[in-house]
Amino acid sequence: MIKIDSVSKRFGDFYAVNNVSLDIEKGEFLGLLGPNGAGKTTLIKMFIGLLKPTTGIIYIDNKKMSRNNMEVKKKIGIVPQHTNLDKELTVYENLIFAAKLFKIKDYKKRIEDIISFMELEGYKHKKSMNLSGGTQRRVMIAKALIHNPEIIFLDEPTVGIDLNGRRKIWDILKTMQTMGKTILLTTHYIEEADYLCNQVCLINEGKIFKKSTPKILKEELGIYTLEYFDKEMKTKYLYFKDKDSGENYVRGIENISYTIRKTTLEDVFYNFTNRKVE
Ligand SMILES: Nc1ncnc2c1ncn2[C@@H]1O[C@H](COP(=O)(O)OP(=O)(O)OP(=O)(O)O)[C@@H](O)[C@H]1O
Repeated sequence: MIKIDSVSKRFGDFYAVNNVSLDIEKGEFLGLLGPNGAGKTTLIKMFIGLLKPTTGIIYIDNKKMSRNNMEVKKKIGIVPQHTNLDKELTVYENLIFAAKLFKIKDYKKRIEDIISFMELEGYKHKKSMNLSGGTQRRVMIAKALIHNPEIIFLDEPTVGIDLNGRRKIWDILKTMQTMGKTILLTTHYIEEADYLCNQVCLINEGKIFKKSTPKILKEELGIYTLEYFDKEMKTKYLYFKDKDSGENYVRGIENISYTIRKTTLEDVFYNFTNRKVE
């Protein structure tokens, strides 16, 4: 459904995205997981035609993506990192504006449906500037879905939102996945990628160095992590396929201070990059 072929983006001498190739299947829920500055937003902006790749091509449904390709743009919904709501307008007015942009005929019904789907009934006539961060983000998602797109891009959809608001958004995204949507989100929250995504791309310094399911990524490393202090009191990590193997390893070592716990995507990321995501 989405194919990116040897895509790079250079700002001056600096490659924010460096020779990335990727295939995303229909119905996939893909998480781009990486720390601040990894190149996630730059990649998303190229996906949605906001930035032109320095080299390489992006195809959506076999059509080349570009800023003016309206045929492709109708198929995608975008939830940017920063608010795209008119803060002086109510939720309903924001959605009317979005519906008119896409020339939706029966727009009143569509807005009612989307308000109900996003559980925004209580906020319909409130100005968006008076809503919490989590509710504003739900309105942004409603806006992105107004034309019923097949593909949804979300850039850090839960950043700065409390746990309750985050869970509500997660539920909505899970439901969208069961409706067959193709979803791509960027995140630097390990838990978010692990919980939501059926595929995860690990991205660092503009490069994607791994794409797989969260389960396989952890299994490949070893599903148990032994975390211990070495003689210089530096934290060290070793990975094992089961807990007993970890316990056996530490048995012969005197005075070792350690824990054995389940491996996380953070461990996978750290193992490849020597860098933490969060
Ligand atoms: N317009 C620009 N001009 C110069 N450098 C840029 C520009 N946009 C992004 N960069 C740089 O490219 C790198 C990748 O930025 P990007 O915003 O894609 O990272 P990110 O993974 O989305 O991180 P964050 O979560 O902090 O947004 C960063 O070092 C950033 O400073």
